[in-house]
Amino acid sequence: MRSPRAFFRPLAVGAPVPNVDIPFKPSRMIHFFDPSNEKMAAKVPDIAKKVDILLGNLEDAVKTDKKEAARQGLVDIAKANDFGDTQLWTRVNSLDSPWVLDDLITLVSEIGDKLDVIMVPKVEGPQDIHYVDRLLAQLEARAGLERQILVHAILETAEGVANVEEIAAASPRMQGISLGPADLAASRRMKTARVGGGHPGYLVRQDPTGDDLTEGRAIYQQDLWHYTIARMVDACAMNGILPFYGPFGDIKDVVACEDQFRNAFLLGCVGAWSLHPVQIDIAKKVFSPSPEDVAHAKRVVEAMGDGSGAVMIDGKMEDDASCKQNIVMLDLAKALAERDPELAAAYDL
Ligand SMILES: CC(C)(COP(=O)(O)OP(=O)(O)OC[C@H]1O[C@@H](n2cnc3c(N)ncnc32)[C@H](O)[C@@H]1OP(=O)(O)O)[C@@H](O)C(=O)NCCC(=O)NCCSC(=O)C[C@](C)(O)C(=O)O
Ligand SMILES: [Mg+2]
Repeated sequence: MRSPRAFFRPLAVGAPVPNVDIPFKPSRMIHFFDPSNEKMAAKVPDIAKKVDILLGNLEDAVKTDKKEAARQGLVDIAKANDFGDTQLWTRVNSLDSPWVLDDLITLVSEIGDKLDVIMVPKVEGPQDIHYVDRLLAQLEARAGLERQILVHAILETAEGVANVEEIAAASPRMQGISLGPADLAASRRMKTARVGGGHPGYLVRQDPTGDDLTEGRAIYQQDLWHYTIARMVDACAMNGILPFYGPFGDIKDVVACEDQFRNAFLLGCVGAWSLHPVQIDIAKKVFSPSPEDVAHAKRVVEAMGDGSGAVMIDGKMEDDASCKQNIVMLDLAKALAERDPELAAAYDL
């Protein structure tokens, strides 16, 4: 653990000074694409206009013999395009893989000025963040970058979950954390083979009303990911960084995807991953507050004046604490309205 005095000092001579606060830009969806897949890559310039974050994926879902093509593809795409306000991220290969060192060296040297965030998979503890932190500082200094590239960790091992608070606090470079439900399920020996989402076997059953144990008992499916997401949200919030739900692998089930994303939104996540174009609009809908919630938030904040005391609005008590809840909603709406003219009109902001 570095001394508090040294925490915000660059880790290499000439590297950019770390930010004290993580900028909160609209981050409703992290759209994954494989830069070695020509069909997908061709769609990127158009998709970039619709998403908050575009992520060139180099890790899982990219075939072993395509790792180098994916890395080079991302370099070419970043050099050939200006994505404007849309953030450009990458997910590099895991730290124990034969590709990650070249991923980091190539990407920072070639397109470091265009990359906002590097996502690091299978982070197990603060030591993984420290390794990447120092290496990035050296590469940033060598590339003459003026702005620090941030780091995002994926929570996808039991050890990572056990250390999530230390991971979130490991460096001022930490931007956020995503849930990685597939690797995490394998690491924990959970018995779901799905990529995120619920499972029909994970349920609570209503008590029997008579002797018949089988008939007339409602079942309520439970959320397998509730504990992990809630713990990740707390770890992120206490360190001023941003939590994200990860992937939802059942691309066809757009209804359950929306439900899972909404659970994460309500618990405090700022966005989720979109693996397929069909999931972009789902994330946009879910992670943008409804115009009704924004209108209500405005009424409460206005009625509360300096934010103290208690008032009645539509039969409900509002006070200092509920005013803060509504400010959270309103601040998000304002940030999204700046990016999205349709939302600005819907929110009347
Ligand atoms: C699911 C797949 C195979 C279905 O791909 P498809 O081609 O079968 O689907 P489609 O419906 O036929 O596609 C329609 C069109 O959209 C294109 N397309 C399709 N997807 C995209 C995309 N993302 N971005 C841009 N374009 C896309 C596709 O190329 C096609 O173009 P066409 O009309 O010209 O033929 C495909 O969508 C895909 O490969 N998506 C990305 C998968 C990915 O990145 N997985 C890794 C993240 S999840 C993960 O790693 C787990 C985690 C966190 O680590 C852990 O829990 O442990
Ligand atoms: Mg994974």
